[in-house]
Amino acid sequence: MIYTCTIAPSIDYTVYLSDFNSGKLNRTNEVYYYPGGKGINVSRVLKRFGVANTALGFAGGFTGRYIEEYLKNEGVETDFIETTEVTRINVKIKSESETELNGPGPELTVDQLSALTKKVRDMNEGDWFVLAGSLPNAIGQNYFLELATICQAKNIHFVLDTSGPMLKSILTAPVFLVKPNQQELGELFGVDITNLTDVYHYARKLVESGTEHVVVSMGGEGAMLVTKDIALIAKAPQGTVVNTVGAGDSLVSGFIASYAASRDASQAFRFGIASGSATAFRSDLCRKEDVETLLDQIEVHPFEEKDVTG
Ligand SMILES: Nc1ncnc2c1ncn2[C@@H]1O[C@H](COP(=O)(O)OP(=O)(O)O)[C@@H](O)[C@H]1O
Ligand SMILES: O=P(O)(O)OC[C@H]1O[C@](O)(COP(=O)(O)O)[C@@H](O)[C@@H]1O
Repeated sequence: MIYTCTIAPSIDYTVYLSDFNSGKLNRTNEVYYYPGGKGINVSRVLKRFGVANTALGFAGGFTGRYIEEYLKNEGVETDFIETTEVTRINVKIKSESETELNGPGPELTVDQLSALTKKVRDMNEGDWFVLAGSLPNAIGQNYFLELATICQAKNIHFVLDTSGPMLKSILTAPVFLVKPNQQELGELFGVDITNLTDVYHYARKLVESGTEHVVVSMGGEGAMLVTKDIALIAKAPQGTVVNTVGAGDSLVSGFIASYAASRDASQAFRFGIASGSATAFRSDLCRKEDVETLLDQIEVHPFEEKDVTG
């Protein structure tokens, strides 16, 4: 079974307007209320690929209920731990550029955190645990390290898609897949990454420290996959970008869905990129048929440093 976990879900209040003026009254006429948060996006896309999964995490209040109901209507199983706090609403403004306002995650009690630990302890060998989205610093890195350690002991595929200091600390544990974008990879090492040689160099460092698959996403430029045996690169397909929110999460879903079926990292990487781009080309998340249409356009090549250093 695949479990996703979103510590801080959201409703993504997504509005489109032709001209956004900060500090002025702006009226919108195209609005959407998508359930959001990275693990939830991964769950929704997996379901669209026909892959059964359960969304875990914390949700509460009217927004929490909305998210749960929305997911149930789409056929995604949920097993959220209830919070007294109202789940956040993240604002996504789509105009000439994309502006995002993400709220803070919930404050969680020791009992609520223990309830999540129990769910991870109850998972079976071979299951997947996808911890995705922001991880509040207040919870403390030891908690997430404990979850990672349980996964290691039980041979659960541990997938991590987060950013900030928490990413750094959890990466001391063995991780099956980590998907930073180029900027997040730079932040992890306190550097500004501006070229492919550096992307490869820092992804390689993560592999050397124990991560099995590192996928560095680079928005419209595509992505790079580095493992201990291979380094691959692929460009993103061409298309009209509508909404890139959830593109990274879709890449993660595509990788997992394909890898779980084929055990082939190169194939999974290609399917992941197609999934990310298929989401970027729609308002909501991608559908399987969108991904299949884009697959032919994606060429995966071995990455060699000499390709970029001359
Ligand atoms: N502008 C774009 N054009 C085409 N594909 C895109 C675009 N933006 C994102 N993607 C696809 O989605 C994947 C993840 O996007 P990225 O923006 O790097 O992730 P994140 O949302 O985590 O920052 C990319 O590797 C690419 O395949
Ligand atoms: O937990 P965070 O870092 O605040 O991110 C939450 C936001 O990320 C998203 O999951 C989108 O993530 P990506 O664009 O990176 O795929 C939104 O649905 C949500 O509003």
